[in-house]
Amino acid sequence: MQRIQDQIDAHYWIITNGQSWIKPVTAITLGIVLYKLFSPAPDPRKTTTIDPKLIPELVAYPLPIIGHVPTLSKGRNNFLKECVDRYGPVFQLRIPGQNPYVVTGDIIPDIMKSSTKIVSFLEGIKTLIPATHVMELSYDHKYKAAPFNSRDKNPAIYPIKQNFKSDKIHVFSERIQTGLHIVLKRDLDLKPGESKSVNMWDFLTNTVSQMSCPCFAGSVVGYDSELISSMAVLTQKIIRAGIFLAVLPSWLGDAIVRRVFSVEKEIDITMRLLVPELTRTREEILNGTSEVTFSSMLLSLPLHDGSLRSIEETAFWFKSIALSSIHTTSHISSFCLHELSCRPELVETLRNEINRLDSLNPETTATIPLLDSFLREVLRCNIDYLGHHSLALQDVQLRNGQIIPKGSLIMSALLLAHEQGISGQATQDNHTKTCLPLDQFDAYRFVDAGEDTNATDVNLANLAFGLGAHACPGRYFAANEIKYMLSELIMRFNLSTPSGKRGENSVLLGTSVFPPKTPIVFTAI
Ligand code: HEM
Repeated sequence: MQRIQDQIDAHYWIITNGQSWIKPVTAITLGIVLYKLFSPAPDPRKTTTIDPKLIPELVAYPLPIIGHVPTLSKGRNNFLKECVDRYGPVFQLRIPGQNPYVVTGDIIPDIMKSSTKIVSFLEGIKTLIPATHVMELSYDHKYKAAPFNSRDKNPAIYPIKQNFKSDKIHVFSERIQTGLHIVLKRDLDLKPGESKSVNMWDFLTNTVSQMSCPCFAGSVVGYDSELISSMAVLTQKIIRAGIFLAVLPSWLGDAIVRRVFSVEKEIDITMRLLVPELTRTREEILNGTSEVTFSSMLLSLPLHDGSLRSIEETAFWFKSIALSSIHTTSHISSFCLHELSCRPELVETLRNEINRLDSLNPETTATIPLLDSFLREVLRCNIDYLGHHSLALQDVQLRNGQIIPKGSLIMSALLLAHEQGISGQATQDNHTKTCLPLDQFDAYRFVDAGEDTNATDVNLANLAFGLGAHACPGRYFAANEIKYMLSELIMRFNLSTPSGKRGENSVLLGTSVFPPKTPIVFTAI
C-alpha cells in the first residue's frame, strides 16, 4: 500500500510541484483519470492479423490495476532480469496508460537505429511530452505554425546537427561563461564559510536557461530575464499538461490545458523579444556580421524551394531548442550535483585537477579525464529503468522472429543494459576488473578506459543520448555546459545535503527516474 501511495505522491509531485492551487482541479478530474488510467489495455492480439505466437508475451501480473508498477519500482533490474529469463529479450508489461513492449540487450540498438518510418522516437516521446498539441492549444488563436513540408530540412534538428558538433562548440564559450557568472553573483554570492540550501530543480533550470539562451537567441536578447525564466519553465509546463492530455478524454484534457497549463505567456515573450531581434539579425546576415545563434542558423536555412523562413516563423521555432535542451541538461546536472554532494573526497580531487588548468572555461574543463569519466558514470547510473519511448509506426519485425504490432509503445530497458555491460569489448572488460561492479557508482570507471568511453560517445554502454543517426546532436554542447558549471561550483563551494547522505531518486510508474527532491547545501570556501 505504501508503494501505491509513493506512486501517487510521485505523480502528484510532478503535476503540481508543490502548488496547492492545482488541488481542486486534480480532485475534480481524479475519477475520470483513474478510470482512464487503470482501465484494461486493449489486447493487440485481438486486433491484429499477426500470428499471436509471434507477438511478445504479456508478463503475468499479480495486481489488476497497477500491474507491474510496484514490482518494477521495488525490484529495479531484478524483476526485468527475471522477465528476460522467463519470456526472452522482448515482453509486454502492464503499466497504467502505457502498456509498453519492453526490449532488452541487443534488441535495443535494433529499435533505436530503426528507420523513423518504422519506429519513431519523436512520436513516442509525444506520449510523454505532447509539445505540438499543447502549443496548438495555447497559441493557435495568435499564430499558427506553417505546415511542415517533408522536403524541408527539419528546423528543430538540422541546425543543431550542423552547428553544435564537438569542434564548433567553442563559439558559445564566452556566452556560457557570462551566463553562469550572472547566476553565481545573483544566487550564490556567499562569504567564505557561509552556507545556502538550494532547491536544485529551480536553480538548475534557471542556470541552464541563463547559460543557453544567449547561445540560442544571441547576446542582445539572450540575457533577458523574462526570456530566461519562460524557457526554464516551458518543458515542465508541457510535461504537466501531457499527463492530463494522456489520461483525460480529449474535450476535458484540452479544456484544462487551455485554462491551466497554457504556455501562451511563454510564447508571447519569445515572439515579443525575438521578432525585432531577428529582423535586425537578417540585416546582419546580409552584411556578414551576424552572431552565431540557433535563431540565426534557422534564419539562414533555406526551405526546399530556396526561400527563407519568415521572421515570425523562425521566432516561433525557437521554443524547440529550449524544449530539447534545458530540461534534459538540468536533469543530468542535478544528478551530478547529488552524486558529488555525498563524495567530498571526489570533490577535492576534482578541485585539484581543475586547479591545474591554465584558465577555467568550457574548453579547458572539457579536457579533464576524471570529470568526463564522472559525467559518463552519472549518465550510466541515473538512467531510466525503462525509457526511450518509441512508437511502432508499422508492425516491427525483430531479429529473433517476434513482431511488435503497429501502434504499440516500445520502451528500452536502459538501466539493465548499462548494468549488464557490453560483451566483446576486451579493453573495457579488462579495465572494469579494477573498478567497482557495474551496479555501483564509480567516478573513475572511464578514466583511461580505452576507445569510445567518453561521456559523449554513444554505444550500448552509454544509451543516455540514444544511438545511431538520431543520437542527440546537442550532447557536446550539454556536456560542455555541465562540466564547466560543475567546475565553477567545485572551485567555490563544498557540497553537502541536510542529512549528510545522497537523497533518494524518485521513480515514476516504475520506469522514469528523477533526481532527489532534497536540497543541496553550498558552503563557500
Ligand atoms: C544531458 C542533456 C541531454 C540528454 C540526456 C539528451 C538526450 C537525448 C536523447 C535520448 C535523444 C533521442 C535520441 C534518439 O532518438 O536516439 C535526444 C535527441 C535530441 N536532442 Fe538531446 N539530450 C540532451 C541535451 C540536448 C541539447 C543541449 C540539445 C540542443 C542543443 C539537444 C537536442 C536534441 C535534438 C534536436 C534531438 C532530436 C535528434 C533527432 O531526432 O535526430 N539535446 N536527446
